[in-house]
Amino acid sequence: MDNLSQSSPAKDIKVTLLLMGGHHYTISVKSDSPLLVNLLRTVAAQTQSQSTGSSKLFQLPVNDDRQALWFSSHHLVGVVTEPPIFAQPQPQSVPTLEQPTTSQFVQYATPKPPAPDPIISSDFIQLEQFLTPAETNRLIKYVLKNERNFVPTSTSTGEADYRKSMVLHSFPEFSQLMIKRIKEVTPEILTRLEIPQFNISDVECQLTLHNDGNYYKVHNDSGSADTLTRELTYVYYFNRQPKAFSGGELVIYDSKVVNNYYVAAETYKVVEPHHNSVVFFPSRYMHEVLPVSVPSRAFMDSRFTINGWVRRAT
Ligand SMILES: O=C(O)CCC(=O)C(=O)O
Ligand SMILES: [Fe+2]
Repeated sequence: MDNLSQSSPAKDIKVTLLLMGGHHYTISVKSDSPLLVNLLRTVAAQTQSQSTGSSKLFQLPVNDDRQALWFSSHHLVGVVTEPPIFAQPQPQSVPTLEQPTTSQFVQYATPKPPAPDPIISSDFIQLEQFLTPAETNRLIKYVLKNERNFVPTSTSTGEADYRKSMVLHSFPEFSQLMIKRIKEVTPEILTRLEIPQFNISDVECQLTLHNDGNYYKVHNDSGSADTLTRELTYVYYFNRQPKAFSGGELVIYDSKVVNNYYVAAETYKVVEPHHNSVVFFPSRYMHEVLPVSVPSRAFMDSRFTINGWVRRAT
């Protein structure tokens, strides 16, 4: 309303005040008078859903100054101006009707910004020193001996360039140990993650390595028909000492529900792949493995994991 389309110098404007109850009074004001602006603002404010409830008092001389008209801004229904005056939309306003024409009153409404989808924070638990030092040393020796049995990984969708890593599917001695330990801690992990307890049907287990430039883009672990009963993902990290890679952080995204689906929010948590630690999180969370840098490119310098999923009995 600050931008009245009027010409200068100031002209006389005949303003007919339309008041509640059908009363009307005509006054003459200068086109640059604060009163005119106030009257027009009062009428315009009533068209805005967030207009304040406070009222103003107008006191105006009418009938050739023989009378005084007092009225509350709440009772001003409209004004008729002669010659016509039209308001420009304010920069942040969007007309809800067509653009103004000289014969039309126009309503302006400030659009409400869309409410952002609520963010559901992702929780995870990381336990340090999960295996004994003796177990970890044996594991590293075992892996060294089995280098030639690692094969490239794939994804359930078969999408190229989604994942780059190697996997060892059979390592009975250590998979049995890991599954036993995971089963032991699962009830407590579920409690801490506030996931209702469930009967376990199976604990899956694989041994994976990420060497130089390897990664795993954003995915969840329970999004296909044959992975639907995965409730809890675990990832046990180990590497030779001293650590000879960098990067490879696990990023766990917070969630939001869009069209009834869980999708990744823009916010996330970062898990450092600490040697001899294990991380647990719900398998439906979106997560990714950031690219790993292994300057030596040596097999033994890779980022190693034993990871898998705790499945719920149906
Ligand atoms: O290696 C990790 O940190 C996570 C691996 C992962 O997301 C998976 O194998 O599904
Ligand atoms: Fe995963």
